[in-house]
Amino acid sequence: MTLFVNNLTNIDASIWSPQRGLSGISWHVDVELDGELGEDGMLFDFGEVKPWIKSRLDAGLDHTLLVPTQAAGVKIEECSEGLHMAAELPFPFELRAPRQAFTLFPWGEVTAERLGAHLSNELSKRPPPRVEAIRIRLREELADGAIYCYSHGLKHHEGNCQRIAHGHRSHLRIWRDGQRDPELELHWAQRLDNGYLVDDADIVDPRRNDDVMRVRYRSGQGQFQLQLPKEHCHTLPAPTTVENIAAWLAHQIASSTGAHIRIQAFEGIDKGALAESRGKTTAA
Ligand SMILES: Nc1nc2c(c(=O)[nH]1)N=C([C@H](O)[C@H](O)COP(=O)(O)OP(=O)(O)OP(=O)(O)O)CN2
Repeated sequence: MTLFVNNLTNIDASIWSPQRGLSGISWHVDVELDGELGEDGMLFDFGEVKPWIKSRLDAGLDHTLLVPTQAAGVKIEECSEGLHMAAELPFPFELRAPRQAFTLFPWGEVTAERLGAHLSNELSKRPPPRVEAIRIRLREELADGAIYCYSHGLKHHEGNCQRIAHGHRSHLRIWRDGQRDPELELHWAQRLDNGYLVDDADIVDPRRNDDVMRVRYRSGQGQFQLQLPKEHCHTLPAPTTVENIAAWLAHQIASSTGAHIRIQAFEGIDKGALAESRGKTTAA
């Protein structure tokens, strides 16, 4: 017998890609379980499947940086913070963070298909009673308009969002003077795509006049430090929560268009924040 649960949970993380650099991802998790029915006529109670799978994903790769250690230019070594990752392609990148902020794979590339097969294998090693095999499928949310992938870290978060390089794949909706504006949505989604969002309070030596963004903070899980070219970063005047991202976008877009802007910013799948800003009115 096979039991299935579609959209059992989501995974939010970032991937290091030699083509795109640091890229946020959000995946739906679909699950199939094979096995024998018990006397109760069930393979595995739906009410228990969800916490069983979710707790394993949450304790593993969720909110980590997924690193293909065989990719060109990637180096990993131990350091006082935990692990030091350095990469050269497509741009120089360095991350020092506690070990639990990384998931390392001895691969050249991390893809949803490969990761789904890997998770299926891992979870099938110690299955619950009567379950013989577990298959995991990871899939992106269908795009309904503009989408962008970003990475960030929230040093004040008590959970795993404090990790400096995790991310999301998110819709962006913009209303300009009351009307949805798909062109503006696409423009801003492209501008932010594969970017790193920084709280200006976390920038090391902000007056240093070079092309490198250095970000550092200490939070509950330890010391985090990251550096990458400034051209891949967007600086906010506050922690990069989705509430502040929505407010920052509303302010930026209202200032540049002079229009009344309403933003619906998502953080991954199906949740986010709304914010509005009025463009400056010029005196007659
Ligand atoms: N009000 C807010 N709460 C949280 C924010 C935020 O911006 N505003 N951000 C985060 C983290 O960035 C985190 O990445 C969100 O991920 P999520 O998967 O939703 O968090 P959980 O793991 O707690 O939820 P699941 O149900 O396990 O998916 C956190 N909170």
